[in-house]
Amino acid sequence: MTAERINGKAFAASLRERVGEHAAQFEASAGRRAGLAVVLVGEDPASQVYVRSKHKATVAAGMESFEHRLPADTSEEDLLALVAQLNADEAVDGILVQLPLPGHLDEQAVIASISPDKDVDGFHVTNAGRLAVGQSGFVPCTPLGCMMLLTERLGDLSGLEAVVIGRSNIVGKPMAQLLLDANATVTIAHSRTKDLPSVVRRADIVVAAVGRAEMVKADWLKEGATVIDVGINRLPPAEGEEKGRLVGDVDYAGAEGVAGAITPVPGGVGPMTIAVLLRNTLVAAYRNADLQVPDGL
Ligand SMILES: Nc1nc(=O)c2c([nH]1)NC[C@@H]1CN(c3ccc(C(=O)N[C@@H](CCC(=O)O)C(=O)O)cc3)C=[N+]21
Repeated sequence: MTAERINGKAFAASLRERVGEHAAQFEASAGRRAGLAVVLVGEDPASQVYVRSKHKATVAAGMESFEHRLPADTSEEDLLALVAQLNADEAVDGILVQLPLPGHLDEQAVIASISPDKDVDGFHVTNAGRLAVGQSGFVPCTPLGCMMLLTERLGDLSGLEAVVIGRSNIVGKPMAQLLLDANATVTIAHSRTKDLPSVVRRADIVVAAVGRAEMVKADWLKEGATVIDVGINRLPPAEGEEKGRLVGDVDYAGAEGVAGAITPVPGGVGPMTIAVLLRNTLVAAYRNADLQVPDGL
């Protein structure tokens, strides 16, 4: 059996298009465009690439993009002052501070300073708490994007066995909560889990978010499982390559022979993250303007 390839890139493109249509309606009703502010501290090349693609996608969806690039030695005081200014700016609906921050800056303190109503990453404790107790807030983009791919493929997830590998605050934990809300039976596995292969083998749904290249092997999977690969790892360059290949946390070539469906890397979950960021920003804009968030957004 060859697994169906879940085309996250195409799904993300259609989500961005839908967001774009709603963004135009928002502009017509509110008399202004929805706005996203992205703050990048330092010159990390990977972060620069991400910030660039967020900017392009934001503009393409008919929203305002405010980019703030600060030097690597920016003080926490200056960064907090910028966030305070963005919190107060009515043209800014969403604020994203690109992570990781340089080591001298306290990420938790910076996230805590973002207004929860502009926290389109869903990283603020207030939004984590809202998700935990089932109140509406902002859900982190990557797990929400994974849920969209899962429900599109599987429909109702009730009673399915889901195993999330990884317990981070930005992917593993919120992913588990979303699956639980969708009535799946959820296991969170991690580096101390005993006999991880046999835990994964019972899963109808596997979400791999550990950050270890090709760790999940074909013989860990139940026949027909749906596999969502959140990992983005760059392998060391092979002979004749300038840069190493990008691979996920799942051994795709092997898993393809066992899984029912699987997301590729690149072209799977990654593009969904940015599309959901735009979606969350537009939801923030509707709420901040006291307008009804449209159905289906
Ligand atoms: N405050 C904050 N929010 C984030 O959401 C956030 C962040 N910080 N820091 C870094 C991570 C990473 N991230 C990705 C977004 C898109 C792709 C993506 O589109 N990847 C493509 C291309 C990959 C490539 O070619 O490099 C793909 O998988 O097909 C990947 C990773 C958002 N992050």
